[in-house]
Amino acid sequence: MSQVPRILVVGCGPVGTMCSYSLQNSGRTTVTAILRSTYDDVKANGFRIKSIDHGEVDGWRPHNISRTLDDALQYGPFDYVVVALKNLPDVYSIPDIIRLAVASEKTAIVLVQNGIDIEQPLIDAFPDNVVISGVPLIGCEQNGREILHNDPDILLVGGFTKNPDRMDQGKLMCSEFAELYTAGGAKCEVKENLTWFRWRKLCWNASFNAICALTNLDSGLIQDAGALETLIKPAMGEVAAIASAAGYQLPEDIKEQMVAFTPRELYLKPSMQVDAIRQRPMEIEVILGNALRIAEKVGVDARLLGTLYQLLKAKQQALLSVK
Ligand SMILES: NC(=O)C1=CN([C@@H]2O[C@H](COP(=O)(O)OP(=O)(O)OC[C@H]3O[C@@H](n4cnc5c(N)ncnc54)[C@H](OP(=O)(O)O)[C@@H]3O)[C@@H](O)[C@H]2O)C=CC1
Ligand SMILES: CC(C)(CO)C(=O)C(=O)O
Repeated sequence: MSQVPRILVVGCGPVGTMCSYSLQNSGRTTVTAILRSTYDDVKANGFRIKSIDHGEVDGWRPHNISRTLDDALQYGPFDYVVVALKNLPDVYSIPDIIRLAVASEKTAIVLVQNGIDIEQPLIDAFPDNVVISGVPLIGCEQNGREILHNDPDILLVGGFTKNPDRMDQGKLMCSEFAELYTAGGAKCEVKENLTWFRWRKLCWNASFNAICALTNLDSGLIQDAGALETLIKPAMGEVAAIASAAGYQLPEDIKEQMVAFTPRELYLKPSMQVDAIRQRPMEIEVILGNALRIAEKVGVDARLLGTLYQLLKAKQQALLSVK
C-alpha cells in the first residue's frame, strides 16, 4: 500500500461525491474522481455541497478529476477503487468498467451501492483482490454541481475475497477504509455479517423503490393511497422470508421498523422512482432479480416480488429501447 492511500472514485453522483468528500476530508488520502456530465462545471466552479454532516461548502473539488478512467490512471496505482455508480448488470459490466484501474491484487474494490449479492461478479472477476462491500445508509441528491445531502452518511462495510490467503489483508483494508472515511466526518462501520445488513436494507428497497417507481407515487403518497398493507408490507414480508431461508433471520417486526423509518410526511422519492422519472435505467436486477434468484435456490415462493420484477423489467425494456 502506498504511504498515503490513493483512492479512485468511479461514479461521482451524489453518493460518490459524498464518499469522495469524506475520504479527502480525512487529510490522509489522495482522491481521484471520474466525472462525466459534471466535469466542466466542477472543474470551473467545484461542487457546492449542503450537507447534514459537513455543513455548507462551495467550490470543493476532489484532489484530481478526470473525464475517463484511462485519464485517471496517471494518478494511480490505486489502493482503493470505490464504485458508486448505479449497479446495472443489465446495462453494463462493472468489472469491465474498472478493470484497468485494478492494477494488481493490492487494489481493493469498494462497492457503495444498494442491492443483494452484488459482490459475486467482482469476486469472480478479481479472485485475488479484496472486495469491500458497502451498504450506504444516506440520503442525498444532485443537480449539476450542487449536492443536497440531507440524511446522515453511515456506510456499513464488510470484506470479501475468493482467495483464503487474502482474508487477513481484507480485514486490514476494511478497517483502514472505515477509519479514513470516519476521520473525514461521516461514519463508516465494519460489520462481520454485512450480508445481513444488505437483506435488511433490501426490505425497504425491494418494496418502496419498486412500488413507487411503478406507480410514480412517492413514499408518502403510496401510503395515502392505502398500499402499505396491500403491497408494501407484503413485499417486505417476502424479502424477509427469502433472507431467513438463506440464513439471515431479520427481526420479527422488520416491516414495522421499515415503515417507522418512513413517516408519510417525508414524501420521499426512492432512487428507483427518480430514475424512472428521469428515464434512466433502474437497479431492478440487483434489488429484485438477485433476490428472486436466491428465492428460487432456497425454495421460497415470492410471487409479489416476481410480479413487481416482471413489471419493472417491461418498463426497463421500454426505457432502454428509447435511449
Ligand atoms: N442517492 C441516494 O440517496 C442513495 C443511493 N444509494 C445507492 O448508491 C449508489 C449510487 O447512487 P447515486 O449516487 O444516487 O447514483 P446516480 O445515478 O445519481 O449517480 C451515478 C453517477 O455515476 C456516473 N456514472 C455512470 N456510469 C459511469 C461510468 N461508466 N463511468 C464513470 N461514471 C459513471 C454518473 O455520471 P453521469 O452523470 O455522467 O451519467 C453519475 O454521476 C446506487 O447503488 C444507489 O442505489 C443508496 C442509498 C441512498
Ligand atoms: C433508503 C433510500 C431511500 C435512501 O435514499 C434508498 O436507498 C433509495 O432511495 O434507493
